[in-house]
Amino acid sequence: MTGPELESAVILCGGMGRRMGAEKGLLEIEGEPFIVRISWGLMEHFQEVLAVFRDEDQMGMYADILDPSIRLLTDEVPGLGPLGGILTGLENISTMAALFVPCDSPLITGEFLVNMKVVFSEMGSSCDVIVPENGGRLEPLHAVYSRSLRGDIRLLLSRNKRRVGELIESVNSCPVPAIRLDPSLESFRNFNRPEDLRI
Ligand SMILES: Nc1nc2c(ncn2[C@@H]2O[C@H](COP(=O)(O)OP(=O)(O)OP(=O)(O)O)[C@@H](O)[C@H]2O)c(=O)[nH]1
Ligand SMILES: [Mg+2]
Repeated sequence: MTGPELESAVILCGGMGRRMGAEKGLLEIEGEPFIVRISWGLMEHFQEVLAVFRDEDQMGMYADILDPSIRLLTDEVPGLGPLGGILTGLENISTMAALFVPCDSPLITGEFLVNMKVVFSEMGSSCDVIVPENGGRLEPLHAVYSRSLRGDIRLLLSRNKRRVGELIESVNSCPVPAIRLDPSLESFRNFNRPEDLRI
């Protein structure tokens, strides 16, 4: 790889899981909690891995199952949705950018992670966000965000604008075909409702 290296990854796990009616990161696939499965891949490919929860109570449910190398954080301002989690992640990474992934996509592949790193090395220096695009739909929770966006995010949140899409539309975002990052598209499978678990 020639350009900048992507060395930080953040798992967003502060959602309420209302539609699922369960703590989604703790749901199991092949006997392993979603978040643990996701974290193995991230630890293999990234120097630092963080996980952002909504509050201390929720964080406590995960503390014993995650590898001690993973930094556990709570939202700086809780209840703002994924954009709030992204802000907390960006405040705490030690590098210039991070890959963010949700804790309800347990099928994220190593190929996807490696390809995001390759794309970042190629175009990271000229993009605020690198976001997969699948059939015209963006995947903003499987995306790379630059630390330089903290001010933009604070401004949006202060105006009560919580859509990650609004951030992506207002900054220099670089879409990348999802199929090129993970030809199986399994990395983007998202478990939101009980019926999604029938796989
Ligand atoms: N840190 C943090 N993560 C969040 C927050 N809201 C959602 N997330 C995470 O963002 C990802 C996408 O969330 P969704 O699936 O859209 O929402 P959810 O809140 O988990 O589930 P619903 O309550 O059913 O909408 C999941 O990994 C969530 O854990 C938040 O306020 N803070
Ligand atoms: Mg979801």
